[in-house]
Amino acid sequence: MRLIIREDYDEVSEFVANYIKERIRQFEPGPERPFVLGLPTGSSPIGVYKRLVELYKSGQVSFQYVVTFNMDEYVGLPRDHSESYHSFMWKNLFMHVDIQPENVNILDGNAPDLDEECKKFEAAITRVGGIELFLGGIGPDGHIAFNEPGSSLTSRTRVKTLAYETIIANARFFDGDIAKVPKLALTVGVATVMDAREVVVLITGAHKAIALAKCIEEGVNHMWTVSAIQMHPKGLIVCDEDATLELHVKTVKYFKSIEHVHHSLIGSENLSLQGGVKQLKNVLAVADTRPSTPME
Ligand SMILES: N[C@@H]1[C@@H](O)[C@H](O)[C@@H](COP(=O)(O)O)O[C@@H]1O
Repeated sequence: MRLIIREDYDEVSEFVANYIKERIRQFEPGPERPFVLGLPTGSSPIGVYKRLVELYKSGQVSFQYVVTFNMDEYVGLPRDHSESYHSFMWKNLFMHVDIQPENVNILDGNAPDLDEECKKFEAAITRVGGIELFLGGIGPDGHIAFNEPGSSLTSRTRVKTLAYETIIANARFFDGDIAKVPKLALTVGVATVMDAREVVVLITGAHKAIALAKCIEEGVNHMWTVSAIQMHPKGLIVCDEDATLELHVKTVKYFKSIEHVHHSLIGSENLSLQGGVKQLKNVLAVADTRPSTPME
């Protein structure tokens, strides 16, 4: 797993948007071979979506052959409600890019048979050959999608009762009124996310610092469902400095050192090899108890 640390939310958004753009471009999607992208909602990805729209408008990326699957949706909230995840996605991304509406997959929280809706969603993912890159955010309790603490790490798309903490956290989107927040949601499972060929998670803000520390410094644990990323062969977390507040200094330096080596190898960001090696030596002095880690 890689941890990329950037100064703030804007830099995190910039990094992740460019990362997704590059992945789509390298994949060279076409009508017979679309790029399948998993997407989240919430405040974390808004900056990424804004930047992706700019990249689209400047001709640097196209969504024409991109198929999307969203992580979750509230149950019982009308589809055109301003806070439905359906509305969120169209408002923040889809209506500004060239995605084909039939390529957008969002769970229907008003389906007559919710279990059937979840099964159909999983089947649709399988039909397109699985998800290439799943982008996610987390709640302060370390949940990914709506996989609240205690969710099975082998869970798949299903109906989920929201944790009280999540209802409180999401009340900000419903006039601060807990009573207006839906209490049930449809969500992809932890395993649905981890089945993607690549998982990228956004973690920003001091209020998510404990979750980040639990996720990367402790074991895989169903109480912090995002920690399942430790088992993923290609996991990437992109966080800001604030989110690192609960990490050991050694952990932060360690992951920064990996990034420096990575840059020195690929020669990007004008990092002089000499400077990188010097910095690396300092960093490795405190991180030498760690096992060597491949770049990803
Ligand atoms: N189901 C969503 C999650 O997918 C999202 O990651 C989380 C964090 O939201 P935010 O990015 O606004 O902190 O909110 C909700 O619970």
